[in-house]
Amino acid sequence: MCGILGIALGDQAATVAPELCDGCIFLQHRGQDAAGITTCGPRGRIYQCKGNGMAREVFTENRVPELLGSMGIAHLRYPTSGLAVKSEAQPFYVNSPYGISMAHNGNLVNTLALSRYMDEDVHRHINTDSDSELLLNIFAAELERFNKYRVTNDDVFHALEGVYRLCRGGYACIGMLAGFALFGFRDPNGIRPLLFGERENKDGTIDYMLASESVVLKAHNFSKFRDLKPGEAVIIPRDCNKQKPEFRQVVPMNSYRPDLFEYVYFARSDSILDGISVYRTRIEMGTKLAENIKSKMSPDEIDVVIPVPDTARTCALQCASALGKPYREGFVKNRYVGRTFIMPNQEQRLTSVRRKLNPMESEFKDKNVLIVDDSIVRGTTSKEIVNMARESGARKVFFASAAPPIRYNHIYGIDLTDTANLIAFNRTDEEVAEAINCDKVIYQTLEDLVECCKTSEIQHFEDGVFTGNYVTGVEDGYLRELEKSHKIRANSQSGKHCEGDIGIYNIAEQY
Ligand SMILES: O=P(O)(O)OC[C@H]1O[C@H](OP(=O)(O)OP(=O)(O)O)[C@H](O)[C@@H]1O
Ligand SMILES: NC(=O)CC[C@H](N)C(=O)O
Ligand SMILES: [Mg+2]
Repeated sequence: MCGILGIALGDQAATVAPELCDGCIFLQHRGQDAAGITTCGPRGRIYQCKGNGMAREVFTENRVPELLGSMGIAHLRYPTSGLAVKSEAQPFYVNSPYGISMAHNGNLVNTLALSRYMDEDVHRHINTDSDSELLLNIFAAELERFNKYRVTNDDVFHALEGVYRLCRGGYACIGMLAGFALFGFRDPNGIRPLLFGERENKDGTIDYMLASESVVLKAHNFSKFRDLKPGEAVIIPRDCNKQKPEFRQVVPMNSYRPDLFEYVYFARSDSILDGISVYRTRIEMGTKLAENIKSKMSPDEIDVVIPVPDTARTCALQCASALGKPYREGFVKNRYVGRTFIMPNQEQRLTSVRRKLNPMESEFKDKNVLIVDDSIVRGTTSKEIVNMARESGARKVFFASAAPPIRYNHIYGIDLTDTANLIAFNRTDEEVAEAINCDKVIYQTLEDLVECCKTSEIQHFEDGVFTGNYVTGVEDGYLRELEKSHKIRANSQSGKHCEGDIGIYNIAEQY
């Protein structure tokens, strides 16, 4: 689930890059593998800085001042298709027509057909394995059909109709047309999030932002914001002080099904996505989980509730209070180790769990502990955590998950593609408990999870990772391809050169 961001400043003489850099820090949790910024400066020229690493490593003091212009887009990558290489860092750029740059969150699920179409019918060369490069070129090809000297808003909306017709999957995108505009669009099921906001400055100028999560908008004072609807697009003109943004429902909404996993794990808890406060859903998850626990065992068996930091804290605190049990921070988290789940290979994930979490023996010694996590995916974290609890003297270790068992691929932008590595795949709850070495595992039910998140407007969610039913369907052979690229990513080391890492810009020294 990458993070995407776009800003257009009302003051044409101002520079947008510093604010884009700062905004990326608010979205870092959505992608730690690569970061990139593209801006549009004088004479419509596109400036770019991207590469493997966290935002602070890529956007160095030397590079940021080189990014000229008052509008730009940014991307934080968590690779979920293609390879984890620097040539697949985003935004992608294509020179024709007009000069287009694009940042994409999500996965396309018909890439085999799209690649063939690009090659055989459109004759556009795709230079990487990234589905996002493909998406950009589909858009470019659709825009090129109008064969105009200068592009108009109508042309962009019509080109997007073509994108919607051809592309299947989860996608929230922010693009930039050189010297012309920023634009954003969201897939017809609203699987991936995208928000639009505006900010009025003291001098009367108005700035606009597009972002994956509301937390960036709020932090940067874009206080009037809303979600784009599924199938909706917006164009923000470069001179946005004179011309207003234009919205259009490009295709009818197919359904309104945001990805449940955003609420369980991915999004920051202080974000509001599709009108749903992530924090509130996590509180509800705690309440429901406690009810479920009470139906499966006596709370008397539990002495203390301990969260797995960070994401599970909100839910665990509420769960403890609903159970009437003390909540204790039994694991101290090293704040300098990032999110382990989104690291590309298993070895890295395993070592970082122990580096990341350290047990407080006093909270475990001679106690029956209920450990609460937001989800159990591969079981990497859970198994190590249970071991740490036992090594610290816990008598019994119960493990509760705020999400139901994960038994299927996630195909819209979370890297769970290797089903054989999912701990709940082909295992009952008892077998999972045995595999992670705990006394009992208790999962939230899917009905309860949906209940925690739904609103009057959104009654259904994309929940394929729990059910195996995907709202868009999947083309034949896609899952096999996805698992193949997942394996290559898992076996390669982030930032290290491999065959798929293609540099066409001939940069002798990267930063
Ligand atoms: O079953 P596993 O494969 O171990 O994955 C599940 C764990 O990974 C995530 O934590 P992560 O460390 O990524 O991030 P967090 O600090 O936001 O909780 C998630 O919150 C679970 O704790
Ligand atoms: N997680 C994402 O949104 C990834 C976007 C894109 N599919 C990539 O792998 O770069
Ligand atoms: Mg966690």
